[in-house]
Amino acid sequence: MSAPIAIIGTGMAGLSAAQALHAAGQNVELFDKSRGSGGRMASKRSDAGAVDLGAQYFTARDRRFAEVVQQWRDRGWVAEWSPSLYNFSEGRLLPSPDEQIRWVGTPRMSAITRALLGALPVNFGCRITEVFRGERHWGLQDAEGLSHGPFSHVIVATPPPQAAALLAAAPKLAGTAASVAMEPTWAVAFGFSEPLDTRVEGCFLQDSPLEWMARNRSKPGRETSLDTWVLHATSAWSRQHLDLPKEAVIEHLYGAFAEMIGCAVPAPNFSLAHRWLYARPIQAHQWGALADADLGLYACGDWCLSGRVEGAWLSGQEAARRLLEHL
Ligand SMILES: Cc1cc2nc3c(=O)[nH]c(=O)nc-3n(C[C@H](O)[C@H](O)[C@H](O)COP(=O)(O)OP(=O)(O)OC[C@H]3O[C@@H](n4cnc5c(N)ncnc54)[C@H](O)[C@@H]3O)c2cc1C
Ligand SMILES: NC(=O)C1=CN([C@@H]2O[C@H](COP(=O)(O)OP(=O)(O)OC[C@H]3O[C@@H](n4cnc5c(N)ncnc54)[C@H](O)[C@@H]3O)[C@@H](O)[C@H]2O)CC=C1
Repeated sequence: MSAPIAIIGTGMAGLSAAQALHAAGQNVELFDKSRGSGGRMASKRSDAGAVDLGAQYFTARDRRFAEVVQQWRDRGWVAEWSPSLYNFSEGRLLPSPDEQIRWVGTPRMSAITRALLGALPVNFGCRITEVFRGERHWGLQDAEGLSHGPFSHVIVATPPPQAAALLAAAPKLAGTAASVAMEPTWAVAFGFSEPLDTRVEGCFLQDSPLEWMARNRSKPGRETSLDTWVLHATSAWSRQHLDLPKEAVIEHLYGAFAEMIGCAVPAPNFSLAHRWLYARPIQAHQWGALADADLGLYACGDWCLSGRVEGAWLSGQEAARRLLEHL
């Protein structure tokens, strides 16, 4: 039996690649520094149930992705979310309905990657620090000093700063990954025991420290014990306040929220903050995936395409396609 293919990262891109390779009869082994899959599609378990702190929903504009999302829907992994949408601009909060179809994982965003992972072999809590070439195969070194391998190929499916370091054996790929600048996002969640007296379920904001807010429990299948809200600060605000303590971030963004939501906002029964350091690429690219087929080293992720869930999935497919065509 040939050595398996290592995939570093169990976000949407890594799992998309894993699925495509598995379907083509290849053995894969996955690694992630986190305790679970999902990456930026993670949902945080909290006193208020699970809240989607990263990706809020996704759209499917590419035909291939739209088809696969229909399959996920048929399996109960995703459902359509049709929030009562608003827009906040120049100090005015106004309804902003549209026809866009928006998808969410059920009962939480991370349910999708968990389902995609299925029974594939995975090492969680395993931060890979080096990808090294042996005589015939690849090996991985983790932060505990343990080696993993041998592997026939390696797919790096992490955000670009981590990818650049892991791709050192292929300087051209490493350089491309290093050229991608990422923007941060501060996310906060609040839970209220009494539902807020508002019709807003999702809101895009301009001229505010916030760029997005959502009523988490308006999404299908969510626990409803508390009225939970997720707020995302703009990239600019997040960059300016990158090192602010979490309590101060919560206080600032609570103030911005209470000012614009247009109803009484009591002190929350629950709050948390999370800093996404590498939330999104400053600009989109059209690379699909990065490949050094002769070496057997590949990279994929949202940053190779649109910087969205759809881009991550497409990029994972592209990495797998290029690898398979070179076998
Ligand atoms: C706040 C926020 C809101 C967003 N909102 C939306 C939205 O509404 N709609 C949308 O379409 N997209 C949204 N996005 C973007 C979307 O979440 C991403 O495009 C997508 O999830 C990226 O997937 P990925 O697999 O490329 O990377 P990631 O999800 O980042 O996965 C990379 C994985 O690699 C792991 N990893 C990193 N380094 C190592 C290492 N050294 N060793 C082992 N494992 C490692 C990480 O733990 C992670 O699990 C949002 C993102 C953020 C942060
Ligand atoms: N905070 C972060 O780190 C990230 C946030 N991301 C957001 O994820 C969303 C995903 O994008 P798509 O899939 O294209 O989704 P989409 O088509 O719903 O939104 C795209 C953009 O269009 C605008 N928009 C869409 N609908 C409305 C509306 N009804 N009223 C007012 N404005 C509207 C809004 O500015 C939004 O950002 C976007 O909002 C991104 O900004 C993507 C990646 C990272």
